[in-house]
Amino acid sequence: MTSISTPQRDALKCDLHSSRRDEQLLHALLTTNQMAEADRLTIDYGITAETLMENAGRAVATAIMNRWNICPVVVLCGPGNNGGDGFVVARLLAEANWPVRVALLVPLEKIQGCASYHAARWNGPIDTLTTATLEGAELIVDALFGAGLSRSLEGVAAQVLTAASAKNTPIIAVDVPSGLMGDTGENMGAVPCVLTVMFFRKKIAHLLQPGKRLCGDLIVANIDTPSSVFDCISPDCYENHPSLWVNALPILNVDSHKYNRGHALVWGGWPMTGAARMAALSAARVGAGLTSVAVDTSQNDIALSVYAITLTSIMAKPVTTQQDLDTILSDKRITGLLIGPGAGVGSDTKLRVLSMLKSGQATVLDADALSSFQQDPESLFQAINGPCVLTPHEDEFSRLFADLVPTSDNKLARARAAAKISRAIVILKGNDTVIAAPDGRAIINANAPSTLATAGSGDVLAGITLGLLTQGMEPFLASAAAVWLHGAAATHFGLGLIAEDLPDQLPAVLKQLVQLKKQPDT
Ligand SMILES: NC(=O)C1=CN([C@@H]2O[C@H](COP(=O)(O)OP(=O)(O)OC[C@H]3O[C@@H](n4cnc5c(N)ncnc54)[C@H](OP(=O)(O)O)[C@@H]3O)[C@@H](O)[C@H]2O)[C@@H](O)CC1
Ligand SMILES: [K+]
Repeated sequence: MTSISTPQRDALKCDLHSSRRDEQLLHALLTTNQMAEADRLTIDYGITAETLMENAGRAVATAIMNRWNICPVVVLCGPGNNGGDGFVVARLLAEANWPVRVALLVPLEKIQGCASYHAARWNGPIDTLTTATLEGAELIVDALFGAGLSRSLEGVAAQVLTAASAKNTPIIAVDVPSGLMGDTGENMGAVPCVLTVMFFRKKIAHLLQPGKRLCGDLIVANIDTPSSVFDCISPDCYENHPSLWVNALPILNVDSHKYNRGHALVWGGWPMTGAARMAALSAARVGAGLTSVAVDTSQNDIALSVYAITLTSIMAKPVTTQQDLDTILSDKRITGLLIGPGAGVGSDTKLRVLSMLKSGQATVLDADALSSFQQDPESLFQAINGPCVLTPHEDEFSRLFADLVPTSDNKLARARAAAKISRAIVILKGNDTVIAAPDGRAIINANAPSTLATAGSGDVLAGITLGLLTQGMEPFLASAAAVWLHGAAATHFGLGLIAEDLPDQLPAVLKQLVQLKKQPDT
């Protein structure tokens, strides 16, 4: 009987720059500065700025022609290169016989650089931008501001976008909806678009709320930026994708037996038992060799019966005193711990969390385990000295970090700051879940369907995370994988999902991942 040893853990530790690097870089999220640098490097490489803009505008025009039939379009152009892209869109649509009008925010003579080159290639009339510009348009192309947005929208630009939104005319955004800050997802005057076409790679704003909601559908267009720009640009944030962690997924082999697949232990509270049971099932489904529930029998023995009767392959172990828990935790075959789902908020839960952290085993802290430290988060952070994952939703996050992390910061920045402060991996949940590590690595998830907004879905996520940690997977990668599996499981089930359905979807989703893992690295 062997437990997962430290060397095995280390062997599974890998960072994002592994042998799947090219595939991973497809999912890099760039800052506006990195995007500008990519542009500059591409021009050094020999592609002119005018060609890049032509490629960008063509990508938008093509996306429009692919989705809509010929109809009257108005293209709203701003003062910078986003506006330049707009002139290309207008020309290409007009060449394809679309009725196109252009409305410009600033006098034509203010347009400079390659935007002025493309403005000159537009043969049609140019209106001054006003709300009247929108009359008769059945599609609106928003090329007012892109990566260069530096302040809130005001004046005519803001009025026209507001009026366009009120008319419910579909708006197609060039690069980002104008008014959306590319690096933060902060809304400084943008209105919802049906489609956003961006170039080369997504930016953070395309995935973080409220940006994600404002963008509508996303198309990432290839504009011939060479991937060699990544020799000089080092992304530190990615969209969640199996290529980031599939190589680190626990594998089964002929030597696998239940003990070397790890032993997961879930704290089973009373009287709310469903949450811990679903978490335990999820840990087992994702591959923990053994899963046990430490059942709180301090109040009565019914708890043990409830857990034992409703769980079959999962063992229920009675815990009446703190000493009982410490005895269980001293079993070195246990390689992963979870407390929080249905644990109850209070000093008992606090003590149990501290015991778990003291054991040094990989620990997931969820729900009530986090809320129990609201008055004294420092004592939690001080106790975190080993592999640990915190899985707060926004309310739980603010209970722990409100005084430490500015609430005005965007979700990515807040998750990163919290990871640094707590020295744990932080999974900050939502429909734009952020996974952040103390060293600054971060992943934003985008595969979660809205059916996951259902009671108990967080308990399942905590259980999946536990199951992967238990098998020795590196905590940051295990967290990203768990979040992705959770979303994929929900998608696989479809409508009508309740949390109980999620663990049963995991085998099908894991099967696909195992195939991917077998494929040679790209
Ligand atoms: N790979 C790539 O990156 C590629 C990028 N391409 C395209 O380039 C776009 C970026 O272009 P860009 O840098 O010229 O910025 P953009 O947003 O057009 O305008 C900046 C101007 O707006 C002004 N301004 C800012 N905020 C304002 C406000 N609230 N209200 C009023 N004015 C405001 C600002 O003035 P300032 O802040 O300097 O006072 C400045 O004059 C990018 O989004 C993409 O579409 C493609 O062509 C090719 C490949
Ligand atoms: K735009």
